[in-house]
Amino acid sequence: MAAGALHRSMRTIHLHGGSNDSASTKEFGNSSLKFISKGFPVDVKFLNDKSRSFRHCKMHVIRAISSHASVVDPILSTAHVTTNFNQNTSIESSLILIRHGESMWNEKNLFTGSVDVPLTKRGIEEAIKAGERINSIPVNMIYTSALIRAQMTAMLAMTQHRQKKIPIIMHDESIQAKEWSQIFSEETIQQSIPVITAWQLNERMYGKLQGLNKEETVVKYGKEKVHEWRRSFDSPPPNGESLEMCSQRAVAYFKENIEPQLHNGRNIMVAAHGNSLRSIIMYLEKLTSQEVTNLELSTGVPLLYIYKHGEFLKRGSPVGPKEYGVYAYTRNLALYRQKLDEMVQ
Ligand SMILES: O=C(O)[C@@H](CO)OP(=O)(O)O
Repeated sequence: MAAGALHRSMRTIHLHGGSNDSASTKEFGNSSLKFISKGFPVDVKFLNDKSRSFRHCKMHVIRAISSHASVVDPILSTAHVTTNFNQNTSIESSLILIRHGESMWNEKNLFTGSVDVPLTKRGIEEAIKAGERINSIPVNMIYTSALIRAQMTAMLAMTQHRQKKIPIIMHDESIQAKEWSQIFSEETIQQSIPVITAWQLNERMYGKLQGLNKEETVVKYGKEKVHEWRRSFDSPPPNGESLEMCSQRAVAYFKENIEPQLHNGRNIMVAAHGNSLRSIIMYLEKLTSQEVTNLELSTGVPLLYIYKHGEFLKRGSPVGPKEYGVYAYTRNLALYRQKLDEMVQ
């Protein structure tokens, strides 16, 4: 692999801090600080806000640093990275969405929702196949739900990626978990892809339907009622979440956490669930609450979007004989694939 092909990009963090605070002046200088953290250059800028304490600022610096341990793909080497949404209009990044492969409860036709069920053998094969389909599309960060079926799918898919980086789950659940999962080799960090797990991307909570057989539920409550529970936008199943409720947490998470990364030129894979992804797709494609009722997602089929100029352009699914078309869509994707070709030569 051509090591020189890998470049890092600068991350700028704007922090509020009191300029009269002697500790901030002493430790961080006047208003900005540049340093390398986990192989990732970080530019910390202090904004003059006396209402925040130095300790508060320091906490933010540490949090900002520790949540970003990856390097940037060749495709990003020319990208200017910033957290300011008003800049960066020329950056293009990829977003891959994958619904998990078949789970053991999909196989049994049971309502699953928030129940944490693993993949079947077929689901494992679907995840590997999904990985083959996207193996030349850049991935800098991975987001999955907190559920094992989505995490298995992401991990299995990444075993097929030609970039050969190792996906590593970030453990932020406690200070100890964070400390104990640190990596101390710069080179190893460079060969890693951070995997962020978030409950907000979980499947909708199916309430009292969880564990029930879908066919038997139709017999008991009628086809129409069950269809309404499963596909309507705003009718929740008994004690469960409607798609609208699921969308409130999943789309909010996407906007707050994933979209800024795309805006900064990071290529993202999201492995999640039928309904959490339906709600995200509804947002990306500006679907109405009526249109989303017809949206069905197959297990293990990756969908590709290009993020550019603050817009999401659907590129379909990189499946089968039309795969070449995916790369024809953008020059950057073709260049990335070319770099991967050169790395193996
Ligand atoms: O059971 C579930 O959790 C979901 C996804 O499998 O089912 P549905 O197709 O009804 O949204």
